[in-house]
Amino acid sequence: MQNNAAKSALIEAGRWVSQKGWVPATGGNFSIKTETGFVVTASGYDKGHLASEHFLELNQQGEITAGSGKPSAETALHLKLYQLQPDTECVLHTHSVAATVLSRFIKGDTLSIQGYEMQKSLRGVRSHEDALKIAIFDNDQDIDRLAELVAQRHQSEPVVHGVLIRGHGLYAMGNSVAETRRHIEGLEFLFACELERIKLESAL
Ligand SMILES: CSCCC(=O)C(=O)COP(=O)(O)O
Ligand SMILES: [Zn+2]
Repeated sequence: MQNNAAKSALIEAGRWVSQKGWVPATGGNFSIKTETGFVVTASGYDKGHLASEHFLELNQQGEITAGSGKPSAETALHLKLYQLQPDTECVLHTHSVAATVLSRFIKGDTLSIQGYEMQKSLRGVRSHEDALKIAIFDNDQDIDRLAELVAQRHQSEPVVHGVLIRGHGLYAMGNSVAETRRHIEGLEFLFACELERIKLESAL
């Protein structure tokens, strides 16, 4: 995608995720692959009110080629997801309540979801009977180290739709902006269902 089109698509995606309540305060960050690298949101802004000056252009090595301010503090994770899955065109990171709480509640390194028709909103999922597995990583302020853990895990369990960062949020990816948005929406629905199910079952 061309740089200006990428920024417009991310401004629109930001409005949408903000309206959903999935990027409170200055949480979240977004990127889209371009012909020369990728465009990423600048750090520290409200992602529901982005303008074209709130983006930086980076090359395929993650070096800044245009734009002012600081790129997202989590840029290294975006870069890593593009490197791991070359068909990824867009990465959207959100901080929803459901993703934040569920990733803390699950103590292991995987969220396993089964039994929901909405699993089929995710690329390649054909049945509610499939076990959908989303990798969970402990939060880390060292994003390079976190990105390296994601890369290691990808060798045995390829990251397809996204990953959860514990107590932090969701990184969703897709082969277009539309697919990444669909993956966020589908995953958020599933996270909310799982939280409700856990609460109901613990009340019994
Ligand atoms: C209060 S948000 C804390 C940082 C974070 O997790 C995030 O997603 C936003 O960071 P950025 O540098 O991309 O604005
Ligand atoms: Zn974040």
